[in-house]
Amino acid sequence: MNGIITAKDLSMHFGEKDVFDRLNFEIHAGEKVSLIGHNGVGKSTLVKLIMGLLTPTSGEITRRSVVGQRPLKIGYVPQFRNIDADAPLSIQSFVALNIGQSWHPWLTSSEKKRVERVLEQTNLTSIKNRSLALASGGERQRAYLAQALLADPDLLIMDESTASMDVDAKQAIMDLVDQVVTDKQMALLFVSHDLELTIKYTDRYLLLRDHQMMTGPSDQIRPDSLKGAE
Ligand SMILES: Nc1ncnc2c1ncn2[C@@H]1O[C@H](COP(=O)(O)OP(=O)(O)OP(=O)(O)O)[C@@H](O)[C@H]1O
Repeated sequence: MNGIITAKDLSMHFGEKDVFDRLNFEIHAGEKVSLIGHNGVGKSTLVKLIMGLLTPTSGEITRRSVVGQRPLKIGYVPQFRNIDADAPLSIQSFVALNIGQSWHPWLTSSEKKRVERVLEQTNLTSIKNRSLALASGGERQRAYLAQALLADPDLLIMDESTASMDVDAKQAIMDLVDQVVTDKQMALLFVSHDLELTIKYTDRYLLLRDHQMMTGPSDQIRPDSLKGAE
């Protein structure tokens, strides 16, 4: 009923490579869902389809906002990596890159307030003028999260965003994500190989395996779910 993402008979092939066949699933408004599956099973491909960056080979995927007639807004937090270490930007300027200004290159006072609000939400206010290059891994992931939240998304996609972070930093960023998505009644799609985190922070899993999709309550994920079946 309140599906913001609906896949109907969704298939994706790359040439001879059959990634998945006739997937049917929904993500509902405000739902916390994980996307799991072993390496190379098609999680990133599915995320690109959800975001409208790829066209399916057959079937369809629809994005629908439950708020009026406007398009669904999706926020995306990428995998942690160090390649931004040289970006000559403060944390605040980096976050503001996603403001989507109109014709003018400066921020209006309401845009500045929006930036300040997400910096506050992600506990970055006290270090907003620090260079992104000097930020720790956890701080940099919070800056990506803040950037994604700036668009006030209906669906937040965390795409292996906690991979290669240490245990405390993973928990800290996920506690923050959990708080924000609950407060804002945002849907969460948490793509991860970390079953402990998916059980703790999501209610339902979507498991890609053998070109198919399975789903169920997160606390019923089986420990062997991520093993390759091919
Ligand atoms: N543009 C492309 N052209 C051809 N093959 C592709 C393309 N993109 C992905 N693939 C293949 O599709 C399959 C699924 O890849 P995908 O990156 O979606 O998997 P994944 O589950 O996200 O993997 P990982 O967990 O390792 O990130 C892989 O075999 C990959 O090599």
